[in-house]
Amino acid sequence: MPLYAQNIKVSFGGLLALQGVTLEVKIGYRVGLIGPNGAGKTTLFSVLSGHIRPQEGEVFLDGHRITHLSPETRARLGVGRTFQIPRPFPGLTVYENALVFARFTGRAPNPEKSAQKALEVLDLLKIADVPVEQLNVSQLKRLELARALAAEPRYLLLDEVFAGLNPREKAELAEQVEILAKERNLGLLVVEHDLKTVFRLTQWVYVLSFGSLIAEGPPEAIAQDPKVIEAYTGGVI
Ligand SMILES: Nc1ncnc2c1ncn2[C@@H]1O[C@H](COP(=O)(O)OP(=O)(O)OP(=O)(O)O)[C@@H](O)[C@H]1O
Repeated sequence: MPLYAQNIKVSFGGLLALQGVTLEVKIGYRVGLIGPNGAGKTTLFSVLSGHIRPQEGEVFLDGHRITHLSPETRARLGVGRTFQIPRPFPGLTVYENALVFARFTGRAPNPEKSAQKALEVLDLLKIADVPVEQLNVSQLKRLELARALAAEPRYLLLDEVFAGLNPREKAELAEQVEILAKERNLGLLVVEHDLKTVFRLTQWVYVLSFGSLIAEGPPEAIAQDPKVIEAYTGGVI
C-alpha cells in the first residue's frame, strides 16, 4: 500500500502554495518531484512528512488516513525524511548521530547495527568517530541520509540531498541511493533541482508549477514534455 497524498491544498496567507495536488509513492518505486523555484515542492514534501497540515486533502499510509499525525508518529510508522539543510546534532560523532535516529523511531530491532550499516552504505564508517562539526558538505549530506536510513524507514523522502555537491559526488551519491533503495525495497521520493540526477534516479516524475501538478510520467516522457519545458523556461524557448 502506498504513501498517498490526495487533493492537497495549502495556502500561506493569501498565497496558494498547493492546489488539488495528488501524488503517490509506492513501496519499491523511486519517484521524483520537480518544478521551478517556488512551485510548491518543499511544501508538498512537508505535507507528506507531517511538518505542514494541508487546508484541504488527505494523506494516507497503507490505506490509513495519517493527515493529522505528527512527523514523529509518521517516522515511527516508517516515513523517513531528510532536510534540505542538514541538521546533525552538534557535539556528537557521526556514529552517535546515526544511533540517535536508529533509537528514536523504535523501528530498528538492533539500533547499533542499523546505525553502523547506514554509515557503511553511505561510506561514512571510516569517519564514524569524528565529531559532526568537522564534516564537509558532501559528508554532511551523506550523514543526513544515513541518519534517516538508520531509522529503518519503508518510505524515504529526500529533500535536495544532491544540492551543493559537485557532478562527480552527485553521480556517486545517486548511484548509492539507487542501490540502497533497491536493496531495502524503499518507496523513495526525491525532491531535486538537478533534473539530470532526478531523471537518472527515478522511474516516475511529478511536475509542479505554481502549486499545481502540470505533468507526471516516466522520466523520458517528462524530459520532452512541452508543458514541462515551458514551465522551466517561462515559455521563452
Ligand atoms: N512558511 C511559509 N510562509 C509563507 N509562504 C511560504 C512558506 N513556505 C513556502 N511559502 C511560499 O509557498 C510557495 C511554495 O514554496 P515551496 O518552498 O514549497 O516551493 P519549492 O518548489 O520547494 O521552491 P524551491 O525550489 O525554491 O525550494 C512559494 O511562493 C513560497 O514563497
